[in-house]
Amino acid sequence: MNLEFANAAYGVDETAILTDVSLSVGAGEVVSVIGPSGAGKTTLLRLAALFERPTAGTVRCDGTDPWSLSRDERLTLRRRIGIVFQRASLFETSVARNVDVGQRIRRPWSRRLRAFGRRLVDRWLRDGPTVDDRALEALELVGLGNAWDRDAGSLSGGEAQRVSFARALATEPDLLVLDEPTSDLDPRNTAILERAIDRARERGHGVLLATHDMHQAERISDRVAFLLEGELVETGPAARVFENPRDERTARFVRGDLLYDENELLA
Ligand SMILES: Nc1ncnc2c1ncn2[C@@H]1O[C@H](COP(=O)(O)OP(=O)(O)OP(=O)(O)O)[C@@H](O)[C@H]1O
Repeated sequence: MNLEFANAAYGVDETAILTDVSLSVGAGEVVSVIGPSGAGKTTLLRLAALFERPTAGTVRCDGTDPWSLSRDERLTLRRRIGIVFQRASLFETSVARNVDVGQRIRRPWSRRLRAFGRRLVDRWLRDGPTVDDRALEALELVGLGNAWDRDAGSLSGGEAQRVSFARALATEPDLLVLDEPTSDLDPRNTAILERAIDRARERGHGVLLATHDMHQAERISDRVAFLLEGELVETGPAARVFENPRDERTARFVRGDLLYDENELLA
């Protein structure tokens, strides 16, 4: 899927949260969004995941504006996007069922069948088959192939996050939207997830990632976008943005210099 922000903006009431964002993510491409806390990274990702509609400009999927489609057509498009948040939320069942449930929930239930579908999913979470090939493959990719029959409640935070990633991957999404997926993880779990992101890229999934970890952005991204106060200051190949930023604000941010007046921080 080619995701394209074209002069997209987002505001709530009179407050502008994102202004004039133009950015694309193609198949097999990892794009990282960096920027200080409150810059608008999560909001940008919510627009990409079609949770929010831009208040100006467009966010197009393969040239189509999802917000010009019917709700059901938009939901079908959303099923092609896998999402992982900072903290895993897993069902109280086996690891394998937790991964497989992503595919089941994504089946396009008709409106009338949706409530029935939910009951089926609940029953399946309790009594369904214990492992599925695609779920197992996704678990292997995050180094948890042997943990498929473990109870999800017994996992460490890092393992649970890897299961969340496997769940998103098992739906074979065209685009993965990852909001600080490793911010709570230790270096080993972070390295495993980064390798899994790299494999996802090799398989042709597009990845849009928000991260506070500059080293991670440099390591895994094809392109980096620096967001500051809702404005996309600079976008470019990762090596170029980190080694030779064009904008002074990007230079200060990637160097780790404070972007704010110290007096403001102390006020
Ligand atoms: N629904 C909303 N209503 C009002 N303000 C909002 C809303 N959503 C986000 N904001 C504000 O927009 C700004 C950007 O928020 P966002 O969560 O996108 O930033 P972020 O870059 O992801 O931050 P962090 O790195 O701390 O997670 C913040 O000042 C936030 O308070």
